[in-house]
Amino acid sequence: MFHDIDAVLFDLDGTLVDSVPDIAIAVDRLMAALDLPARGEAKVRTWVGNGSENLIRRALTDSMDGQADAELMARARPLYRRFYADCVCVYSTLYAGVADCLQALAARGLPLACVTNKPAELAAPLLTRIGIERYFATLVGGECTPAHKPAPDALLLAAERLGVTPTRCLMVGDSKNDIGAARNAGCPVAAVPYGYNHGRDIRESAPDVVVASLAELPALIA
Ligand SMILES: O=C(O)COP(=O)(O)O
Ligand SMILES: [Mg+2]
Repeated sequence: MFHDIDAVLFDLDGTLVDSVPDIAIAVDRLMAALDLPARGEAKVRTWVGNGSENLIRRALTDSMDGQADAELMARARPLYRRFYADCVCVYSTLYAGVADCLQALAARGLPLACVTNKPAELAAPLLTRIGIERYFATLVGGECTPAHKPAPDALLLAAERLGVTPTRCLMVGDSKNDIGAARNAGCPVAAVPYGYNHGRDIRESAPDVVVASLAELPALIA
């Protein structure tokens, strides 16, 4: 049970929305535009989670840690943004239990924030089109702070915008980046096991709790 919670911070990709089907389409359009082979959804699923810059680099190098050519990266960035903006919510879906969870927390008057490594200019239209934008008092995107999750910066900025103490914010996420950011910011953290954690089991990162569905979360907040 989580006590003394004044706000809840939600990760986006892999926690609220299964967005990889559309991200993979944008990645493969980028690959086609650059005369590179398609990478496919399965690989993209393991590459998402550290922001667009890392995703593009991983796609260009077809690897998790490869070094991409700077000139190729410069060509790829605006193309990827354009391709993803064109299909940000075609095949993406809300995970089961998300709408009920957000509704229940909002009804209790808890302020909610979305804290994602995705650029805000891409996250905002996704939240709107998938129909959950109204639940969030603020959106912190990947470019809003100098360092991405697992750095604490984005969570601290969300808490500041909500006017709450960071240690009284519950972080909810799907990846080790979310757990790390929560630990670095001093926030309690709940995790879902179904998202994008680079192919690893989220339990390895020792969140305070793992919930099979976000529908279970409201009952865990005192
Ligand atoms: O764009 C990404 O890397 C994914 O972002 P998120 O899981 O932090 O929402
Ligand atoms: Mg995520």
